[in-house]
Amino acid sequence: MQALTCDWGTMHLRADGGAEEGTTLVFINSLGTDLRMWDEVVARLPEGWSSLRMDKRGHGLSETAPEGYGIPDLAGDVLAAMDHAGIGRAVIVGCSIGGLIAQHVALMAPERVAGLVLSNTAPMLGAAEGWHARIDGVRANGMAAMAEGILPRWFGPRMLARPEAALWRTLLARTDREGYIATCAAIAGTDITDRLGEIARPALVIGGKHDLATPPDVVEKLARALPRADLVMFGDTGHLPAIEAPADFTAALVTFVERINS
Ligand SMILES: O=C(O)CC1=CCC(=O)O1
Repeated sequence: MQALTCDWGTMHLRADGGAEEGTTLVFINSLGTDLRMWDEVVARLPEGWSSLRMDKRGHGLSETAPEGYGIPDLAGDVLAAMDHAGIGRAVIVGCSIGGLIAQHVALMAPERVAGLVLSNTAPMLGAAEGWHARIDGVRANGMAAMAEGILPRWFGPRMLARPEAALWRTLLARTDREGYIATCAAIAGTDITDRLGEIARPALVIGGKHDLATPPDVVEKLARALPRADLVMFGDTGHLPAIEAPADFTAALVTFVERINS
């Protein structure tokens, strides 16, 4: 566990592995989860690879920042975490808002990005009105009341039937309300569709047939708009394949990274 003091508060980081010259991956979490969402992926990485994970503002063990920041600020946090860990360049892996942040990192600092793994994401994550309605719902009812309705957007039917789904619902229900609201507001104000052509790094775009938050057509559109992207569409997962099918997710990631490394 590491703590990085930022101008908005303290950010929780975790570094694993640590080979001097090996492949380095930086993982960025989705909304309402924390860095544990990558546990089963990191555990499967090839020997010699290293990784850095972090909890966004208002998530996991990181402190909450006042509302008013945007996705570029969250991308700045990723770059600050990389600086802190001494990582010059890495493959950036992001899920959902994490993928949106990863796209921003690639626009802001392409020299720091060896490749992108964009899981279940898009340049705009749904209409702003939907996010404002969610913010209103959280303000009125709290996180626990919202969590039950959000879970089917996270997981496909197979994962929803597993007892572990309840653990992720608990994590969501316990997410700091103000941190969650501020992050929803950051998503609501973001659309970089017009800039996708500028992202010249090789990318692997991952989707899931049961994803209700970024459905297959949205993810396919992202893959088509990026200059150098491959697409993998899982048949049995929803929005969070790193949790639902970590072995398949890791296999796709490793195949991609080995190809861009060769
Ligand atoms: O909570 C959801 O609806 C799913 C989601 C949207 C952005 C994100 O990171 O997760």
